[in-house]
Amino acid sequence: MQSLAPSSTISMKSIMRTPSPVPTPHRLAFTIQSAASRFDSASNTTNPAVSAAVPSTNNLSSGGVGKSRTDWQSSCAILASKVVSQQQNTEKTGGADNITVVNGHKTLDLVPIDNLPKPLTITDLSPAPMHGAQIRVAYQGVPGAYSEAAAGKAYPQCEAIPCDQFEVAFQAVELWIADRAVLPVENSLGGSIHRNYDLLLRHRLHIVGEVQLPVHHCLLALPGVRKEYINRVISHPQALAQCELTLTKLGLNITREAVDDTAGAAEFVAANNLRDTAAIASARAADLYNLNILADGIQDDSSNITRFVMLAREPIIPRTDRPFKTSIVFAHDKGTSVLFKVLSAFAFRNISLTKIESRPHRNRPIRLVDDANVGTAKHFEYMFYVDFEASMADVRAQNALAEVQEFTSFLRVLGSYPMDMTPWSPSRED
Ligand SMILES: O=C(O)C(=O)C[C@]1(C(=O)O)C=C[C@@H](O)C=C1
Repeated sequence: MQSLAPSSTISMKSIMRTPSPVPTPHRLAFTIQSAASRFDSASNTTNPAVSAAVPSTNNLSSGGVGKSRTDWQSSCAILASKVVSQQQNTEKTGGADNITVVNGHKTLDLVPIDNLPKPLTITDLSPAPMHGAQIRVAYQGVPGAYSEAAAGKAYPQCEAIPCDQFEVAFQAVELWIADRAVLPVENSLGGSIHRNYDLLLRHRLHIVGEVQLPVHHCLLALPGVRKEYINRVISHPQALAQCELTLTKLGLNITREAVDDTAGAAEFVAANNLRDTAAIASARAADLYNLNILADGIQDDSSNITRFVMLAREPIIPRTDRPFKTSIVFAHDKGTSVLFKVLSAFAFRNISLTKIESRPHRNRPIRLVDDANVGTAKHFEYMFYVDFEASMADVRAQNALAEVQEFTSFLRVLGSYPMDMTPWSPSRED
């Protein structure tokens, strides 16, 4: 992995001024203008390849899924895999007539010849960027951050692009400044990184993979500084949470301050020559910013692991020849025991769930139920995020989602992607 030097981070302002989407050797910073809206207006057309692929009576293209362009794109991978199997059937039974039946209308007559969908190749399944250059991966933080290490694990030959916020990493991909974003979503000690769950819904990117990274924290200070001199520890809030007990055991029951990322904390201590402040960060951050390691492995549990997801503009085609995971998000507005019904759609098909997370339903956070006798009940409304162990190319998953759609008012597939099957070793990787 090629990493941009610590001093060469870029700001999003400079991106907005850049006329063409070339990688810029700086850290990306936040922009006021919504990249998502720019991207939308630039490409708000229906892909003929996808429209040709959608059976008009398909469950997944009606109701909650398929109402908006977002849902439409999110369903793309499912539909593509369905069409592949439909086309295989067509080949067996012969002729374009069957394709017409699958599509529900004479699509082949309507699609202009230069807009015909390109055949899938093996490169559609590989992480190689379309422009043929080194893959550019946006991450939040500065060099030495765990997210940078995760980018290197996911795409070993990548050019890692530091961004000052998660939002910026999403925008970098949407604006074609990066090919992928790698973002933390949960940690075994600290729990979910809620911000990224919310951003997954607000943006239109697709989850195309996951990596799990053992996180090995060190306590860093300027050379010559001893533990006794320290009266403040700074780091990313997740890192502070992951080391809470150990810090107390080390006698460092002192001020703890949250900053944007672990390596940024190390950089801050070094840049400001802070002799009373320590940072929690990786050993690589100690190297990069010339700090000493005062204590090694200070996470509260040695099996401290963070899960990251890789995001891209297009979904990958789901497969069944290796373990896949699928991530969905849904909401419901009526009915009883909806969560139970949704979860049983997976249980009855022997599909294991690996994660469930709920977040406030931002568009409609509260539902009021008036009863003249007892007053007004105020129910909180949620978005439910579920990860399950099956590929969208697996008919069990397709049927489960068709059933889930019956109980939900909104359903989006965030991605169907290969599971990280790296053998478990809680040793250091930073
Ligand atoms: O600050 C960093 O180094 C990050 O990459 C962020 C982050 C996170 O958001 O959880 C990633 C892994 C660790 O769990 C701690 C911090």
